[in-house]
Amino acid sequence: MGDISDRDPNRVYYNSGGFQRSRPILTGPEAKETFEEIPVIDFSEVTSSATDVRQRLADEVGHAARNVGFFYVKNAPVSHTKIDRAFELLESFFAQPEDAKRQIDCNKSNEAKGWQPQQTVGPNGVLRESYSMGNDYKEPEQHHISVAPEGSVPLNQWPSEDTIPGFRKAIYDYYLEVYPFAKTLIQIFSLALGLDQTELDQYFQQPLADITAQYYPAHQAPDSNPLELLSPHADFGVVTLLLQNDVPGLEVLNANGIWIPAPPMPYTFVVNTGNYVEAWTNGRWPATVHRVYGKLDQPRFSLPFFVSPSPDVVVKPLRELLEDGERPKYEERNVGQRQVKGQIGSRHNHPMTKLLRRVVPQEEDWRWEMLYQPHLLPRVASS
Ligand SMILES: O=C(O)CCC(=O)C(=O)O
Ligand SMILES: [Fe+2]
Repeated sequence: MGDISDRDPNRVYYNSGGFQRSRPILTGPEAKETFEEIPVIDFSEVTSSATDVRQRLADEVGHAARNVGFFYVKNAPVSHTKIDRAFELLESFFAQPEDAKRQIDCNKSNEAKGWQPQQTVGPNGVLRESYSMGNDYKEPEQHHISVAPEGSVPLNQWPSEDTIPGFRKAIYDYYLEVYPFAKTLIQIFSLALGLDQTELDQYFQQPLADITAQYYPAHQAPDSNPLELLSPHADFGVVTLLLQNDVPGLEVLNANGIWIPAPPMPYTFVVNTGNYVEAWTNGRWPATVHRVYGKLDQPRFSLPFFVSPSPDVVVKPLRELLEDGERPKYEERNVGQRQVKGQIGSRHNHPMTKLLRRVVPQEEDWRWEMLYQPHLLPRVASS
């Protein structure tokens, strides 16, 4: 696609599934039928035992997933107090001096969990920071899902209780509520696709899941222009459940190349499906492109929860969803390997990137387990 300066102003450019792509901006008679707002779906009855009630909800979700790829979920079964507390503690975490945050720099975690220092994003060199935690079966809070094999190293990193008291508890209280809700949502997806409610569960025995909270500092200059704070991309997982503080910025790309705002609504999730769902459905449920854009006069915090299948799952168009004679348009992808490639490809200076590239030179040989079980890595004589 070349340099940014080569870009055609009549197109929008973005990253989807690790590939750079672009789409024309269509206006007037050229414009296609597409969405102009993000639908809001009420999930009050998601736990109803009545099949027809759940199917109706699933049909609404399916409609949004096919036509938009994004929808709001209101009245989700996730505690408002826990949401508030998670935001409060994240805010305290990011407010610390840089030295304190460096204690849990993501370079110290083989899976880049912890604090990601301010980084350059997009063409404008804007600053953003993040805190990430996710699967780590060495942590007792996750032992109800699985227990890490002997010889595993920790992946998550936490600020000490003395610096941010209650941080780990607040983040886990939230994680352990949003996690089962995400699994329920995946059952709703199953129904929406015309499958049995539990059909997709087999792919989520030990799903890859993480919270990667973002902090976008306010811009200092009052006369500054709106900026691209997170570059246009589609999420590569199965589903993302995002909460935002009260500062807008998220925008979703429609088929005409027009950015549609997805402003914050209190305690309401912005949910979107990712590249794995696009592949499973052979393109029927697109992974919709989005970005964070604007002029921030207040700091913005977002709290996305990302879910992918278990690392040993191979994603390809599901046979049950293909019409007779329909050809699969997506190649097979091993989830764990894709996860490692994503990490290694985006963090050139991370110690794990350097180690893996040195001892396992062929990308096809990279395995998810190598990140937390160092004994699986081949020993290479040091030169
Ligand atoms: O910060 C946001 O609102 C969006 C975050 C996002 O799209 C992502 O992390 O993939
Ligand atoms: Fe995203």
